[in-house]
Amino acid sequence: AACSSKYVLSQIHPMWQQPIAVPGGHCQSPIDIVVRKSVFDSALKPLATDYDPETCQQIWNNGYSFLVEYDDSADKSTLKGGPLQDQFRLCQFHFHWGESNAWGSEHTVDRRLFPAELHLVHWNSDKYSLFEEAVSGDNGLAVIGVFLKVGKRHEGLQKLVDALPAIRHKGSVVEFTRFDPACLLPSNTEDYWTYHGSLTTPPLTESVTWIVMKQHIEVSHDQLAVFRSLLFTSAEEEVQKSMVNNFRVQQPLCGRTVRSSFT
Ligand SMILES: OSc1ccc(O)cc1O
Ligand SMILES: [Zn+2]
Repeated sequence: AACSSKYVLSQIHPMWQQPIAVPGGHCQSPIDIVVRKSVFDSALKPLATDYDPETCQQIWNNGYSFLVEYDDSADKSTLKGGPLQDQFRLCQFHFHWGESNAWGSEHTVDRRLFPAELHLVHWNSDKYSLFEEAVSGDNGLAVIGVFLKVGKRHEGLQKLVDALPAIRHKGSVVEFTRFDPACLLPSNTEDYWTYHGSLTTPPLTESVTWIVMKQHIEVSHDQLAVFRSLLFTSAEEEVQKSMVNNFRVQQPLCGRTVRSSFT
C-alpha cells in the first residue's frame, strides 16, 4: 500500500471519530493487530528514549483529549532506535479512553480492547524543523502507543490526574512542569509492533510510524474515572458533554504489514 502523506479529506460526521470511509487513505490508524499475522523483524532495536522532564511545559484540554506539551525547540526529549533511522523530538502526549473499562483503546490486539491508550507523539527533527511541517511529511512522526489496564494505582500518573480538574473544559490550559513521561512506559520497551499509519484525529495525515508496546501499564479505576470527568465542551456551552469514547474506529489494513520486534 503506497502511503502518501497528502492531507486526507475525510467525510467526517459531526463526531469526528466516526469517519465513514476516508477516500484516498490506504494507511489509516488505528488498526487491529493480528498477532499471528505480524512478521518478526530481527533488525528492530529496543526503543531509545531520552526524555528531559525540564522540557515539560503545560497541560490542556483541546476538546478531543488532554495534552501534556513539551518544549520541542531543541533536541532535549528525544526518541531513537526501535524501527526508526532518524532522531525524533517529543512534542506531546495524550490519551484515548472509554466511558467504561470495557473499551477505550484505539488499537486492539487480536480484537482485544483495553480501557485506554497513551500516545507519545514525536516528530522527525533530522528531516523537519517544526512539528507542523512533519505532521504532513513523509516519515514525519513517530507515535508510541501504550495500552492501559485497570489495576493498581500508577504513582507517576497521579501528578497528572491531580491537574485534570483545573482543565475540565475545552480550551483550558494550566502550567505543568517537571513530568518525566518515561514513567508511563512499560518496563519492557523491547517488545512492540510497528506499522505505517496516520494520526487518529484530524488532519488524519499518513505520516506516522506507529510503535505499539506489547506490555501494558496499570492505572487504578479511580485514576481513570478522573479522565472521564473531563468535558468535550467549553465553559460557555449550554450543554456539557463528558469527554469519553474519544477513540477513532478501526481502519482497514489495506495490505500493510505489521512487524514485531519479538517472536
Ligand atoms: O491520536 S494519534 C495523534 C498523533 C499525533 C497528533 O499530533 C495527534 C494525534 O491525535
Ligand atoms: Zn492519539
